[in-house]
Amino acid sequence: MTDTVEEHQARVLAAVRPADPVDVPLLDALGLALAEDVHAGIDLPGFDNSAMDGYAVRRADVADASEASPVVLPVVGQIGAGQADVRTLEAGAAVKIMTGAPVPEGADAVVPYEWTDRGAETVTIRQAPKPSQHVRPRGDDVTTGQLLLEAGAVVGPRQVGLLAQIGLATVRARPRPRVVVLSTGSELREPGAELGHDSIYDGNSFMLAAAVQRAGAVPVRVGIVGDEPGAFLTTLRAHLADADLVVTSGGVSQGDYDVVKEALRAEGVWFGPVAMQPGKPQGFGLVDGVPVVTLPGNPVSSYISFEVFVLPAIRTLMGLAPAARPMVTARLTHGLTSPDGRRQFMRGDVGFDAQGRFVTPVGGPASHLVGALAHSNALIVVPEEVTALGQGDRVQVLQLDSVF
Ligand SMILES: Nc1nc2c(c(=O)[nH]1)N[C@H]1C(S)=C(S)[C@@H](COP(=O)(O)OP(=O)(O)OC[C@H]3O[C@@H](n4cnc5c(N)ncnc54)[C@H](O)[C@@H]3O)O[C@H]1N2
Ligand code: MOO
Repeated sequence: MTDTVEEHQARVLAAVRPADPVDVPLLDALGLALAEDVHAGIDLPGFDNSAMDGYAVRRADVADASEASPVVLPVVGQIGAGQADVRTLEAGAAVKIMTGAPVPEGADAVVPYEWTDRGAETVTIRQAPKPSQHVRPRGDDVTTGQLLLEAGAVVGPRQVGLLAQIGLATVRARPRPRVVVLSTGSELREPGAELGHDSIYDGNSFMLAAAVQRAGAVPVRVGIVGDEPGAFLTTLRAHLADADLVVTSGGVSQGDYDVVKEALRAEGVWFGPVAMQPGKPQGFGLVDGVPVVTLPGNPVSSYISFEVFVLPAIRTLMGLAPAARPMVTARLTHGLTSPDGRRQFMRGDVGFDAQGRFVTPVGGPASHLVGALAHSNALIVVPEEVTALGQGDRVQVLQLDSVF
């Protein structure tokens, strides 16, 4: 029995739910979903303040100032940022004020330096400000109690800025899940180590750990486990306690040494084919209550399976919506063929020209082509029943590096 992509996605997503909220220091919250509404605890600005370096005045005193008949006022002091000793301005006087500093009681306009002689003892004012000109009123931007960000909103740099500005050191957010990444195969070697005639470097666990991190989660790269089911289970169990999700690569097809399948079948993990290419052999189940997604070993299959099944699981754990990357439409620059009955995720390179978004197929459909994978920025999604597409056809694509 072959499952559809949606059936397997649903199997994985049914087993995960958003993690309980925690208090997160502001900068660590970048990319996280807020777990509760944020209301302003203070006004922004917090007090009437000057938008210019200049002189705070009572407007009535300078209403008639002009080049032809300037007004001269005594300067009674200076109000710097964080140094606001002059709290009240009497009639018939001016006080120097810097941008952002509190406008004193009584003053109702600021005259910028450029309209004056910049005097220290007295100031000559050659232009009259309009009422309230260059005064930024308290609460102009944000008022106390105002709903600023809703639960579920993703914290980005601009939101971090706002949260800090209202004085929050931490926010209540869904934490980053810890995702354990394990690659299986007795042929695998660590990058940097010596290669034998029959060994290859372990690209997958690095690729998957990087994808976990890019998704906003915390990767725990365990690395290589050989094709021995006992050793695999021991290693897996050693890491379950502090894992929210486990991702394995390799050992799930029809071989004589398919270690993941052998080890986890007895644990009740589901294994079977999914109607997609690459990524046909898949598996998923709970081991000691922890969701384990078992991806095929071919590197391109592993990457695409991560994108289709693991990324939505991570995003669900993080409370991020939508769970799966939205598809966009693009114009195909070259024809391609696709197997009947399987959804193909063909690698592509998306660009823009005068006619809009286009996509060029990159490399062939085979799932060992890591060189081409690294030169792609998109997946062209060819539906199960479509076996050929021509130049100029509209296709659905997943833009792999887009933020959503
Ligand atoms: N008789 C059949 N054979 C295969 C079938 C099938 O249906 N019948 N399916 C093929 C498909 S499709 C895939 S995909 C692979 C999946 O195999 P496994 O998940 O068991 O993966 P392995 O056999 O361990 O490895 C496959 C391939 O990928 C290389 N690999 C594995 N791990 C890594 C790694 N960490 N870094 C880089 N490369 C890795 C490995 O050396 C193999 O070349 O099965 C097909 N066979
Ligand atoms: O389906 Mo396998 O995952 O193509 O190479």
